[in-house]
Amino acid sequence: MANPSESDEKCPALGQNDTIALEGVSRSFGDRTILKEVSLRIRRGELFGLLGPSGSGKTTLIKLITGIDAADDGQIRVLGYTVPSLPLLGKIGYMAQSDALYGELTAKENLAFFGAMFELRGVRLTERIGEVLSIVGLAEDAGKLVSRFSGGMKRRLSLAVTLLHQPELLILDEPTVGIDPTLRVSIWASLLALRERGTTILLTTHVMDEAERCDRIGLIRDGSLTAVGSPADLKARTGAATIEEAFIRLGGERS
Ligand SMILES: Nc1ncnc2c1ncn2[C@@H]1O[C@H](COP(=O)(O)OP(=O)(O)OP(=O)(O)O)[C@@H](O)[C@H]1O
Repeated sequence: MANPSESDEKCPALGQNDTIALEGVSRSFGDRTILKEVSLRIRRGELFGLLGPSGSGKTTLIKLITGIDAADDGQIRVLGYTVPSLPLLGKIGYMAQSDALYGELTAKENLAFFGAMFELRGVRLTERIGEVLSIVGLAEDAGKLVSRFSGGMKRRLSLAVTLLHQPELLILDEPTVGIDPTLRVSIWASLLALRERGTTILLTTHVMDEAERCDRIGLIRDGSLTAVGSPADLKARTGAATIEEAFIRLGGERS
């Protein structure tokens, strides 16, 4: 299953019982340190939210976890693999902040294209396309050109793409940006249903009521994790009535 590497010898337990395990992860761009010795464990089946102001390092951290970018220091293990790992990419669904879709293709054609990349074909591919379109509420729009989609529709289609191959781990960078409140509710219902089925979900958000729905939250500020815990735990720790207040008391800012 795992791909043992020399880092396993240094830290045999890292990630053994966790879906994501980070130990002392740092990343700089030029002389700017963006992430400072981040250590974090995300458990199997957990819905984990990274919350932090714009520019605090959330996307950078997510890119390191997927292996798109490489850390300068520290270790990262995901689903038992030392990152970066090619086989790992087939087991995660990653949705970036910007949509990577083909405007000249229909929604269904986009899904067929990405499905083929995950080796889905024939009846199975058709079934999965139908399932994911209905999860994101785009079944009626399957035959429309993506260039005619609104921003929210593109976001939902991007989410559908990440769900196609039924990944064990979903990594979603601001999945609900540009999505209206009604659809946000339905996307959250889908995320919670996926979590119930055992999918681990890591997402970033600026939205406090979304953070409130996560099993645990990591508060990130200036590249450091300032607190990790369940919403109830963080509120109790700070004596705050809301997660926003807890966030501010723990050294965050209004995001
Ligand atoms: N490739 C890069 N080269 C130089 N600086 C970068 C690079 N990628 C990110 N940064 C810088 O790192 C910092 C953190 O960026 P990051 O995108 O991780 O923040 P974020 O918390 O995801 O913000 P937002 O909520 O606005 O998406 C920012 O100051 C950004 O300008």
